[in-house]
Amino acid sequence: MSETTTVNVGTRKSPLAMAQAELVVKALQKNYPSVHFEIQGMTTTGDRDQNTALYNFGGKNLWTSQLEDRLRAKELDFVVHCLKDMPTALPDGCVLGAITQREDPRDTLVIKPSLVQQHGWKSLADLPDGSVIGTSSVRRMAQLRRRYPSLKFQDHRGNIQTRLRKLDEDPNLTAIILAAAGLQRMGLDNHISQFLESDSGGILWAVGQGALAVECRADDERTLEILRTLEDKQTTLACLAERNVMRTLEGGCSVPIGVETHWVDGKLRLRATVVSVDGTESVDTEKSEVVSSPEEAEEYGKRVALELVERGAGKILDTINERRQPPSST
Ligand SMILES: NCc1[nH]cc(CCC(=O)O)c1CC(=O)O
Repeated sequence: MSETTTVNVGTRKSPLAMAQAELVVKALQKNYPSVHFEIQGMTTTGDRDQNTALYNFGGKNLWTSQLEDRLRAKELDFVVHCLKDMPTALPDGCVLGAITQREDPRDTLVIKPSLVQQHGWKSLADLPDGSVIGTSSVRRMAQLRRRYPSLKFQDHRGNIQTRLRKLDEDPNLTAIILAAAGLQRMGLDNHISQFLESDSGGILWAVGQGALAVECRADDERTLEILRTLEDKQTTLACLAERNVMRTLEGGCSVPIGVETHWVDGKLRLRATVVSVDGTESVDTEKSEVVSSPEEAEEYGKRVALELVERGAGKILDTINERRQPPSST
């Protein structure tokens, strides 16, 4: 590659997105010392519109589509996203060039610091009846309602720093739920009160949570070659399986599907759940299989999804889709 090559890297302008793009560029710079990587932050509609409930946006992806437009216009060579924020179907001409090694994929509970000091609360089990949890994720809300019916919920949006500040300032809030990965990447993991893994009364995470996705043009061989050096095989196979559970169930990021994957003795263990929004109904499944190629991972995810349907997930999802309002025009 020539000395003067510049590669244009796009991402959202939030502190987390910028930090993630820098991590990716740092890893690439080691392998391609003479290439100049230029990071461009962009404020997307999803960042701007903090008021419309996420639930009402329908299929349109407000965090990724504008960056993808710039990718297709060749103003950008690749885009760094949280994999979790990416729809399961990419626009024509765009592909996942790499999925990088996953950070901790779990959700965490962050209790208001003044309440921790005052009462010593450490976990969901410590919180009194009627405690108010800030989250805008129906997946988090539905699963928590199922396990802790006495909790109350309040819509909670914004970047990580904003959410932590609102937790401090809003007298109604007891705690919030945040992904471990975002807090860890920002050096804010000292705020974590409890990791919410399913084995200890927690919840299943979002498809792709904790992994970074790097998207590029399908016909851009040069960029695809550069990005291949970032790929983490175990993360990629696990995430492709998770994404195909979601794709098969035709659930966007706004439906309460939780997953959890672990590599145990060379096999990929996959747990999945679909929960009704009010937390009263749920179906779960768990499998463990040898998975060694992207095709096998996707096939595995599909089988897990079909098993959920067999156990009644379709009925739960239909009820959610019937209640959803038409997509907002904003
Ligand atoms: N919904 C926003 C979002 N997208 C990805 C992450 C976390 C980082 C990741 O999953 O890689 C977050 C914040 C959160 O859910 O706490």
